Amino acid sequence: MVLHVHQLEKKYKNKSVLENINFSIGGGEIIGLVGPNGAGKSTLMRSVLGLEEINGGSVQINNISHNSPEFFKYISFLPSDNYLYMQLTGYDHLSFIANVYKIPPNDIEDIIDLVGIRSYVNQPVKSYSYGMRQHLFIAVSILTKPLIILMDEPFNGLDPTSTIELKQLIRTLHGQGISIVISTHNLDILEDLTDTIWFIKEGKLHTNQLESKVDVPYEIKCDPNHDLAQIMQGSELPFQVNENRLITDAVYSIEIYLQWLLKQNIQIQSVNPLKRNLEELYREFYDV
Ligand SMILES: Nc1ncnc2c1ncn2[C@@H]1O[C@H](COP(=O)(O)OP(=O)(O)OP(=O)(O)O)[C@@H](O)[C@H]1O
Repeated sequence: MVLHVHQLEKKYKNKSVLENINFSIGGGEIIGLVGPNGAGKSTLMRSVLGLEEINGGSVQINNISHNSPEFFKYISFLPSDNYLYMQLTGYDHLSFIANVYKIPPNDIEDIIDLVGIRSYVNQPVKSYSYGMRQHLFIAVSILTKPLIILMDEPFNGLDPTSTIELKQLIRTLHGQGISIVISTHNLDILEDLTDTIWFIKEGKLHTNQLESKVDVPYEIKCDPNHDLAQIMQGSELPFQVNENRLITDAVYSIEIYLQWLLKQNIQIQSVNPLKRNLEELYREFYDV
């Protein structure tokens, strides 16, 4: 366990925004934070970071409270508006942070390569595209080697190239054992990055694990010149048939069905998992 949030409450004046929020984040997780406008995603991130005063509960990383300056050695924040100095270079930003935290220059070089900003790190930030700025900000935020990064709408305003690069960078950071919480309205991107989704609704956090491809039924489209139902009856496997499509039962592995069909010399045209995607889950949860 790395980050532990216990019974967190947040109000603005008398309006309750977050109620009884409890969660733990371990090492190397990617979590998608989802909710409609105004649901409380930014408030949750800011409250965890101590940027907002909370009205109850506790936030700790390895027993260090978010009221302690040491907390910020372990957690970084990528806000939705990143603040960079236009006249300074990317390297200036990194060396400034390195000086504050007494980080050796070699670490700066490692981060430049990890984040992939070598080709422009010595240019002033004013010449950077939005995606380049986003990469620099991530480099700055991981210089202290945090265990967790909270990213508030990191894909906003990115073109497809920068989006692909940022997704790749998030995977790289994840591969380094860093846990990442991503708040975004882009469900396709989240679905690509993780199966762990947190929904916020009426101030409460609901955790969801997207169905993996392993334990879902499959649809197997077969050559239409056979009586599929009759062929499957001999298998003793549970099934449904819709014209030339066979729907498997998630309890049994897809391989068993495929083996049976192949043994009966049935030509298979396609195999698709019937999993609910994140959009369907969202629509169901928020009644859209
Ligand atoms: N400083 C503030 N003072 C008063 N109310 C606030 C403040 N900041 C946020 N709120 C309210 O708290 C609620 C949650 O806002 P928040 O910005 O956390 O939502 P969000 O899920 O991040 O929304 P979005 O997707 O639009 O960014 C909203 O009702 C908002 O109006």
